[in-house]
Amino acid sequence: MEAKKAAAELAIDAIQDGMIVGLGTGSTAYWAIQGIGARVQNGLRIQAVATSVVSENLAKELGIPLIPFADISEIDVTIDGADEVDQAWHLIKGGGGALLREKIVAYSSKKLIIVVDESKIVQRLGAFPLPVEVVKFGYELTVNKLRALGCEPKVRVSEGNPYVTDNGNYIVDCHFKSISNPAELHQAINGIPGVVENGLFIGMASQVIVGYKNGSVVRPAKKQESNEELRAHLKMLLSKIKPDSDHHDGIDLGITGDELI
Ligand SMILES: O=C(CO)[C@H](O)[C@H](O)COP(=O)(O)O
Repeated sequence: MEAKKAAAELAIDAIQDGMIVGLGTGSTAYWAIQGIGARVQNGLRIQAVATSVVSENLAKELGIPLIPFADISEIDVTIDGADEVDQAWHLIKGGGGALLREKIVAYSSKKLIIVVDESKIVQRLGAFPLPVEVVKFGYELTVNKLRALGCEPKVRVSEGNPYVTDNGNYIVDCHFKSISNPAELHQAINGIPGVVENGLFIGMASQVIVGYKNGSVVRPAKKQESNEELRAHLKMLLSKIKPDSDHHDGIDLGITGDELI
């Protein structure tokens, strides 16, 4: 607990008056929300969006003002936990089942600060089973397609029944053991019909804060990706650029996707 709290307390220093703040989910994000609540009681003026019903309820209890998504276009800073963080700051998230809302909020955040204890730092992602949110319809077929990607998939269970997310979907925990290419796997999983989103957060973290049992904290440096990793990452990003008739090249990189890949 000390480690998670210490990381969360350092992270909330990034929050300033006037900001829109994203509230993460989980036991580490809990400490960040508590800290934000204390600062709000002392006069900090912010508005927040939450990544789960649990975090939203906690924010309400603490008097943190919430703002509807319809009233914002961006979030200044989001503070959230993670289940694994690799040296390039790619993440596995979703241990608490909130990965879809967390990714939606993270994707629109100017800054995503990840707060973890030291147990979450890994050389390679995958020892923690990768959570994948799937729709209920035909989920047995979706599970088969996930298995074909080389994992042992298990539908998450809560009190004897499939666990249901805040969005009304199931979670499949995919035991890959070791993920050699997170960006490629991210693309492959999200290409399966029935998958809503997966818990790989590739290149989304702006800062990682690691807490230790004795209350000390470190901000590890981000490791440069290898060329192969970088290519896979670019390929994943390019797949998100949808060319349209008015802006034929989507984003003008000055080069084509094929040249990069
Ligand atoms: O992704 C998450 C919830 O969906 C959490 O951030 C992740 O599971 C880490 O949780 P904790 O801080 O309790 O270890």
